[in-house]
Amino acid sequence: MRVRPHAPDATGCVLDITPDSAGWQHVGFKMVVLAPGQPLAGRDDGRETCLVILSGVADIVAGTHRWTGQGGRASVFEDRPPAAAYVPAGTAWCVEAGSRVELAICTAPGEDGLPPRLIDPAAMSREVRGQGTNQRFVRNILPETEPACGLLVVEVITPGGHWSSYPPHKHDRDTPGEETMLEETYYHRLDPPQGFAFQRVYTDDRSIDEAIAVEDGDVVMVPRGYHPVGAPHGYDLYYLNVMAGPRRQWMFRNDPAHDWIVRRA
Ligand SMILES: O=C(O)C[C@@H](O)[C@H](O)C(=O)CO
Repeated sequence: MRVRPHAPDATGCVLDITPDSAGWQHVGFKMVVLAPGQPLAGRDDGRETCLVILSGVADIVAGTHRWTGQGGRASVFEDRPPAAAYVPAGTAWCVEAGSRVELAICTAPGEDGLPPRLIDPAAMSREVRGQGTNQRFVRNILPETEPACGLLVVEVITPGGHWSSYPPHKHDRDTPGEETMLEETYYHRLDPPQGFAFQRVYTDDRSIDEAIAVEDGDVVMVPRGYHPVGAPHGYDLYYLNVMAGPRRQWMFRNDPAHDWIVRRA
């Protein structure tokens, strides 16, 4: 359920999670670190892509579009939204790094139909969720209110000592009006980077019940079940979530054992 980054290959890839490697149907997630001047090109005929410039500056090309000088965050912990672009299935794209670039490539099954578009950082909605040590900061990069076939992409900062995705929630059954079925990846970063955090992934029947120690750059895969996260004192946690499933809607159900926490708040 946890995948650690490997040394960069010739393309700069440090993580490559495909539906086959994850043993699921929808979500793909790849992390690439580009050197200044290095390009990376891609095209996926059956899958749509959301390119997210997590840090650094790059030109993004998609089909006939070119968006120059996008991004600019020094790190994922800088308090500003990332640059991102939506690329429909079957459209060629290229990211050309103007500096060292951390690029997340988020994919899900899709069709060619929507136009490629730059996702304006200024238009990404922000949310502060929870109270006290449950407070966390959310940026909606590609939410269900914005067009795509199946992809949902969001990033979250959990301050040290806080919890997020908490109280534990899940989205693994398609029950109209109550819950949707979405696979999910968590790409974790820590500040400072020697820190660690914990994520538990568990189902009601405990057929999955894992407590996972995560370090900087790890990915946790959530095929189903609840998936709360805790960040220890002193270490802020960033994660990027990619979700997709049969229906493009984020409708979750809290663990009934812990739902009292939000009802009390
Ligand atoms: O609210 C949070 O703490 C973030 C989570 O909702 C996270 O994006 C997730 O678990 C999505 O299913």
